[in-house]
Amino acid sequence: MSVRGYQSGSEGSDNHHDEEHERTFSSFSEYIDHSKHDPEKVVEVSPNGRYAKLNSVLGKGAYKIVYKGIDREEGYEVAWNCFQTSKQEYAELSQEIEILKRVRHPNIINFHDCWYSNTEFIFITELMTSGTLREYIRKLQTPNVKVVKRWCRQILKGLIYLHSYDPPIIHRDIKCDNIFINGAHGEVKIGDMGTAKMKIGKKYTVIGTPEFMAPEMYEEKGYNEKVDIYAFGMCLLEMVTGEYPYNECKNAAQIFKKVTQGLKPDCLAKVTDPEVLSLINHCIAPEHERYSAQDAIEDPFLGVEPEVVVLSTNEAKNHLTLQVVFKGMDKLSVKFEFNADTDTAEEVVNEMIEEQVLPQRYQRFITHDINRILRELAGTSDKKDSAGLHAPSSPMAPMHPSQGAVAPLTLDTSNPQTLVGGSTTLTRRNSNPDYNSEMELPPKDYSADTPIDDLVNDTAMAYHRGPDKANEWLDKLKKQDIMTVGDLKDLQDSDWAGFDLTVFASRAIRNRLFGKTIKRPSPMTRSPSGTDDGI
Ligand SMILES: Nc1ncnc2c1ncn2[C@@H]1O[C@H](COP(=O)(O)OP(=O)(O)OP(=O)(O)O)[C@@H](O)[C@H]1O
Repeated sequence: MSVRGYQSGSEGSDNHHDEEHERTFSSFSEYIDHSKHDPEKVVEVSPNGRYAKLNSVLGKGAYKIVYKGIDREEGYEVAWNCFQTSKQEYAELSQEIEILKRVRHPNIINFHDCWYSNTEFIFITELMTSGTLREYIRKLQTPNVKVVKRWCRQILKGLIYLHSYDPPIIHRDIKCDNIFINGAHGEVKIGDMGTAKMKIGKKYTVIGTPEFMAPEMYEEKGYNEKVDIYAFGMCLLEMVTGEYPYNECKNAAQIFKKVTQGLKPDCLAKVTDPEVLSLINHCIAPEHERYSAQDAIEDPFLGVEPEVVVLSTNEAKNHLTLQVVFKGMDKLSVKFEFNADTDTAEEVVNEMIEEQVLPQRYQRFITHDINRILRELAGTSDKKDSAGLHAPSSPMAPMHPSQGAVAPLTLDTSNPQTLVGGSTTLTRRNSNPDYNSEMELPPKDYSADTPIDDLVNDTAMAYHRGPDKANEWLDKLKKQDIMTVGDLKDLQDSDWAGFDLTVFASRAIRNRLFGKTIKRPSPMTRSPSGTDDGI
C-alpha cells in the first residue's frame, strides 16, 4: 500500500495533507511515525491561539522542557517553555509574572506570555539561537579577554536593569547555563527569568545552583539582589578558567561546607590577570563588601571611557554635531548638536545629565572634552574650561566626511562607527539612572484633534518621565497655544525651537509623533554604511 500524505482517518486534517503531500509513505504507520518526528509539526496551540508549539525540543533542563514555537501573529519563532508545577504555586506567582511581562531589556530574554495547562506552567519567551554561555566556553576553551569583557558588560547591563526595579528583581539563578547567546554578533541575554522563584519554592531542591549561590542564600536569613553579583563573579571565573567553580567538590554538601566557611573555589588560583582577579574578588566578597552591578560595570577591568568626537560642522564652525562615544560599551553613543555661539559645554552636558541621557559621573570628563574640541576648532587655547581640567594635547577627533548638517540629540545604540541618524532609542528613567538601559519606542498614530495632553502624557510615560515633567512640557506648549496634536503637526522644524523645551523633551515628543521621519537627512548626513533612516 502506498499512502501519499495523510488523507483519511479520524485524525486527518487539511493541514496534514498540505504539509505531507510531497512525501509518499509505504504504510499508514510509517506516515504516523514520520509525522511524530516532523519537527515543524504543530503539536499544541496556546489558549488564545497566538502561539503554536512545534514538535521540536530545543533543550531540557532539570525543571523544564523547551520547545520551538511560533508566534502566529508576528510570524517569528519563539521558545515554548513547559515547567511542571501545581496550579496553586502558579497562582501564587501571578504578581511576579505580571512584572516579568513588563521586563524589557536588550540583555534579558523577553517574556511574552504564559498560562497554566494540565499540571504545566507554560510560558513563551524569546528564542535564542546560539546556545548558552556555558556551551560557548566549552567550545572556545577559554575565550579571549575582549570576548569576556563584552559578555560581562552585557550581563551586568541586564542586572543593573533588573536591580533598578523597586523592589529589585532578583534573578536568583545566574549561571553560565542561564545566559544565552544570540546570532552572529554574540549578543548575550540573561534567561530563565520565569522560573527562578518557582524553583526556590520546590521543597526537593536546594535553592538555585550550589556552585553559584552566595553564602547568605544558604543561611536562610534573607538576602538581596547582591546574590546575583556573587553568581556573576562565579560566571566570570568560569569564563576565564573554563572550569565550573567548586569542581573539586563531589556533591552539594561539600560545596555548602566550603562556601559557608568562606573557602573560595580552587580554580580562583588559576586566574592570572590581576584586574580579572580583583573584579571576581569584589563580586564574591561578603555581602556588605560586595560590588553592586553598577560598581562591577565601572570596575577598571570593564571600565568605560567616554570620548567626544566631532561628526560634522558647518563652514563657520559654530554649528557642530558631536558624539560621545563610550569606548568598549559596545554599540552605545550619544549624538547631540552644539551651537558654539549660544551653548556652553557645561550647560549642554548638564542638560543631558538632567535628562538622564548621560550619567553624572562623566560630567567633568565630557565637559572638558567638549571644551577641548571648541578650543581646537577656534584654533586657540584661551577658552575657559570651567571643569578646571587641563586640556590634553591630543589632536582633534577625526571629522566625519559628512560636513555641514546638524543632527538632533539622539542616543544611538547601533555601532558607534556606523553613524546612523534617528535612532529612537533613549534612556529609561529609574532610581539608578544609567545610560545602559534602553528602550525602543515606536511612534503612535494620533488624530489631529487629540488633546495635546494625551500626546505629552504618553510621551512622558513612554520615556519613563514622571507627571511633573509631563506638566512642565505641557505648560511650555500651551503657552504657545498648542492645544491639539494637529497644532503640533502643522509646525515647521524651526518652530519647535520657540517652545523652550529641552532638546530631549522636544526630541521625545517628536519621536512619539513622527517616529523616524521628522526630518529627512540630507544626503550628506547619511551613514558611511549607506543607512538612510535618519531624522
Ligand atoms: N529561550 C531559549 N531559546 C533557545 N533554547 C532555550 C531557551 N531556553 C532554554 N533553552 C534550551 O533548553 C535547555 C533547558 O533550559 P533551562 O536550562 O533553562 O532549563 P531549567 O530546567 O530551567 O534549567 P536548570 O536545569 O539550569 O535549572 C537549555 O539548556 C537550552 O538548551
